[in-house]
Amino acid sequence: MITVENLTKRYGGFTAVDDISFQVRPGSVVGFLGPNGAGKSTAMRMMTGLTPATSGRATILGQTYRELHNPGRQVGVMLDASAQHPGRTGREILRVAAVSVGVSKERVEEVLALVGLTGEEAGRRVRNYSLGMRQRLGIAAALLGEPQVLILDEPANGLDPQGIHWMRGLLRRFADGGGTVLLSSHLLHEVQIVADDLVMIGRGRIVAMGSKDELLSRGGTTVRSTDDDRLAGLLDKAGVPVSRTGAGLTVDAEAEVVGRIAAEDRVVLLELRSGGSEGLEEMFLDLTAATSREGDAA
Ligand SMILES: Nc1ncnc2c1ncn2[C@@H]1O[C@H](COP(=O)(O)OP(=O)(O)OP(=O)(O)O)[C@@H](O)[C@H]1O
Repeated sequence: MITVENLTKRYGGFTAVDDISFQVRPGSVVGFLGPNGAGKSTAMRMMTGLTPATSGRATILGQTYRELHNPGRQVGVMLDASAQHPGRTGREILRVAAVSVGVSKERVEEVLALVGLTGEEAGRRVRNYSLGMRQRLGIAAALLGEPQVLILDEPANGLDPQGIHWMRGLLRRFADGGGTVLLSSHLLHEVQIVADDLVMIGRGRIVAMGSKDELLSRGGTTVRSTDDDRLAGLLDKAGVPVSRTGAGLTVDAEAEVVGRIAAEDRVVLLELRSGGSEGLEEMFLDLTAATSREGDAA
């Protein structure tokens, strides 16, 4: 698992990462979300020993990255997919990495198949790779040593919708097999489907974190019925805060409470759902507005 404790990075008088703490449990995917410049990459660089922390620390499987015996076999890292040697072929890059990690050439072919790079593509020089192909190669390199932990910075960057779908499946299977995944993104939608937990960061600080379901339920319950006026009256009478939205009602109570109240008075529901992505999206924008660049201008 990954444990981050009071991790802080200052560049001169500027604090890029400000006292962040969170954990990623085995078997789970954590989405590390924040607008551009929030400090995600800096935090991940500290976790993987590439940048020294000003204070605090991060451990992976109980040790700091630098203390790990064979990091390549324990943690798969992809921080900058465009950093691969442009003059080498994808296969060459993986073969060199295989030697340093201590895995066979056969494993190289296995991970190439796993990330969907064909034999022909693996033989092309990386300078001729599309961004999506570079991402796939980066993920292949991260998976090479069959690690238990994955730390991926913006892995969906440059992937087409099918590629994003594929990556979600890959990360889900990895976590379901007991693996630990931390992935960053500046796009809520990209991580919302696959993540179990979310850590939201703005200007170096954690602004919200928790299980996705818990964060989603903060958005209340959305309900639509054949008679919203009557339902609103019933909810109001029951002391449940309710407000009208464009397409139905937003209720500050769990979906089950709303469903029961409707059922008691035989109101026919057309839709009943917790928060919904709009709720989380709004919360993400709200939480980061004060800490984003656009927030500066406001
Ligand atoms: N070496 C450095 N020296 C000075 N400032 C830095 C350095 N590295 C990062 N920063 C600053 O720290 C802040 C956080 O940057 P970081 O790259 O971690 O953000 P991010 O959340 O990954 O953003 P993005 O989504 O745009 O990649 C930025 O303001 C950045 O300019």
